[in-house]
Amino acid sequence: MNIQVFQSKEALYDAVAKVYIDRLNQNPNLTLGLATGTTPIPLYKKLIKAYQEKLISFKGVKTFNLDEYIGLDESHPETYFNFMRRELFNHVDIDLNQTHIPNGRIDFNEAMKDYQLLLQENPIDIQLLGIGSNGHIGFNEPNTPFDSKTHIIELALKTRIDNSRLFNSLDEVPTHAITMGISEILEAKEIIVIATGKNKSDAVYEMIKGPVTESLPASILQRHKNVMVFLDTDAAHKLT
Ligand SMILES: O=P(O)(O)OC[C@H]1O[C@](O)(CO)[C@@H](O)[C@@H]1O
Repeated sequence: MNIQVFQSKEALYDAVAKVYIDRLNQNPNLTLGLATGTTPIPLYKKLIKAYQEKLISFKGVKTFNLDEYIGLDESHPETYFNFMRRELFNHVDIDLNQTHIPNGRIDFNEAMKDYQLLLQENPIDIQLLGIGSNGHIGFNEPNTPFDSKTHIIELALKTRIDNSRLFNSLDEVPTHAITMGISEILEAKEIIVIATGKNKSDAVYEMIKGPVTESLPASILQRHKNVMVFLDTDAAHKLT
C-alpha cells in the first residue's frame, strides 16, 4: 500500500484530483469505479473544476458505482443515483448511458446478476473507495465473505447511525442495500482509498496494520498490488 498523509484536506483532495487528471490524460477512455458518501464530494468538486478548465473530459469515460440503497423512493435525494447526478454527472460531459449504479428498485436477483455481468465485461481501471467507521468498503459490512460478488446486504446499525445525519431520522435510513462484492472491488487494476476525520482512525489503523480478516473488510486491501491511501492527519493519527 502506498500511504500518504496530508496536513490539510485541501492538499489531500488536490493530490487525489491530480491522480485522476493524469490518468484521464493518459487514457481518456478509462473505466472508473466511483463511490458515494461524504468522502468523495470534495474530489468530485475538483474534477468538475478541472473539466470546466478543460484539463479533462469525461466523454469517453465509463463509470460503475459501488452501491445503492434499497427501498428509497426514486425521488429521494439520498439515492446514490440522485447523489451521483447532483455531485458529478450533471456538471461534466459524461454520457449518462455509460454510467452504472446497482439498481435498488427492481427484482433483487435480476439486479445482482445484471451488475455482476456488467462488471465481468467491464474491468475497472481505478476504483475509488471511502471506508466506513466499521471498516466497510462499498456496503460490504463486517463478515462479508472476501469472495463475494454483487449482493444484497443488511446494513450494520453502526452504518445506519453514521449515515442518519443525511436523513430526517434513523428510521428513515434504509435497512438494506445492494453492493458490489469484495472480490469485484479487488479486480480493479488500481484502488484509491480516501479517509478523513477521527471517526475513521480505528478503521484506517485496522485496514493498514491489522490482520487481514473478514471482520474488517477493508483489511483485504493489504493483498491488492496497487492501492493508494490518502489520509488526513485525523484519520491517520493512530498509525504512528
Ligand atoms: O464517506 P462517508 O459518508 O463517511 O461514508 C463511508 C463509506 O460508506 C459508503 O457510503 C457506503 O458505500 C461509501 O460510499 C463511503 O465510502
